[in-house]
Amino acid sequence: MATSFSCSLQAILRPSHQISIALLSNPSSPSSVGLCSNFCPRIPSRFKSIPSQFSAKSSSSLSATPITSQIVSDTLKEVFPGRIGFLGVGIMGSPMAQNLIKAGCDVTVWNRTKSKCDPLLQIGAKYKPSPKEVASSCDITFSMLADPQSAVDVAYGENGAASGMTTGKGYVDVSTVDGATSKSIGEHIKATGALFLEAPVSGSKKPAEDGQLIFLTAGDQSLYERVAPLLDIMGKSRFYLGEVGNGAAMKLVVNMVMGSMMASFSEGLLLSEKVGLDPNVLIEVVSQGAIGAPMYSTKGPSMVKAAYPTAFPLKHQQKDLRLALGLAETVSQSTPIAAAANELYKVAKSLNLGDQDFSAVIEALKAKLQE
Ligand SMILES: NC(=O)C1=CN([C@@H]2O[C@H](COP(=O)(O)OP(=O)(O)OC[C@H]3O[C@@H](n4cnc5c(N)ncnc54)[C@H](OP(=O)(O)O)[C@@H]3O)[C@@H](O)[C@H]2O)C=CC1
Ligand SMILES: O=CCCC(=O)O
Repeated sequence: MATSFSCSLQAILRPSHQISIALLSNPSSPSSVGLCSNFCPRIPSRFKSIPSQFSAKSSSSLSATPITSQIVSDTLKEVFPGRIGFLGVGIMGSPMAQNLIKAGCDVTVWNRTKSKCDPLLQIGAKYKPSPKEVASSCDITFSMLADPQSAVDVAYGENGAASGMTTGKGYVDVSTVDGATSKSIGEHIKATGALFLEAPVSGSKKPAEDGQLIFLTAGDQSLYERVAPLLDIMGKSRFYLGEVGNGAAMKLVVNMVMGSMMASFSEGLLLSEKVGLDPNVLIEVVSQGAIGAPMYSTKGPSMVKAAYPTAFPLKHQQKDLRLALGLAETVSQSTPIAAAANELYKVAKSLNLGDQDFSAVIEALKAKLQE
């Protein structure tokens, strides 16, 4: 399977990308591990080079489009002939599954709150009433759950995916969890004879809609190669990082930095206002300098208006800081800045801001100023 897939994938890549993929598919090559661990640059699949009206990246709306054209379906079936399951269609899971459907994949969905599946069913997804039934009817099952507990429940709780897995199938968990949780899920999946890949994503709601996520994968390398065309539909790049736990760790470090950046930015916005500056000008100055980051220019203007439309729920950012602090604890590393940021997000959660965007952490600072 992996060999025939590799041939198909090589056939659809530009010449400049062929060498790294060829090495990926040859584990005996001394350079293969080094290259696999490296950033795999944007690898356009044939889906990305087809005319824009058929492109999975052409629309972020959840309406049906001509994307299910026979041309696209036939192309996709060459590189991924299987059935795909998707468990958890919240803010991230829904657009990710949507992009797979739009690219012509055969997708079966499940969500704890069934009504969230409806828009996907309208554009061609199938539905099964439990993770077990999704896993048993699909070749590859993705899961995108809120936190470690829900990821475990869905993977190997009652009627969980593991009870529907068998040899030849694959389970790809794209939720943000800690390494220990991911390893435990991996062990339960592998005990069924199936393969496991952790693949948390960097990038939020809009990149998920636009198929521009960054996958941080680790685990079974043959499964990584098998699902690569699917990751390329949902994302702009992918990293293979080796053993299960490394993808989770990379994701937690990134989100630890992000959570601290947002807390610090919030302090700056409030301070600028207090000393009589226009915070909108601060955002402009920041965006032009060395510390400019898309996060500041996209979220800053609405933060000034005290509006926090949810892309990344604050409760998940606090969960990630908590898990990152746990990760640091395992290697006795001091992380005082992340610890302080975590406290601020906890205050924000206690102010009932957990379901708002994580930029609402600025409200916790405002509350502190009033104290
Ligand atoms: N939003 C973002 O910008 C990003 C989020 N992430 C990570 O992706 C994951 C999902 O995030 P996001 O989509 O934003 O979150 P949502 O809160 O929108 O979705 C969470 C999903 O988990 C399900 N769920 C929660 N608890 C349980 C449970 N006990 N049993 C079964 N299912 C459950 C929800 O089901 P239900 O609909 O029934 O509540 C929903 O499908 C999180 O780990 C998050 O940290 C990663 C990158 C970016
Ligand atoms: O986990 C959420 C990450 C959000 C982002 O990368 O913008």
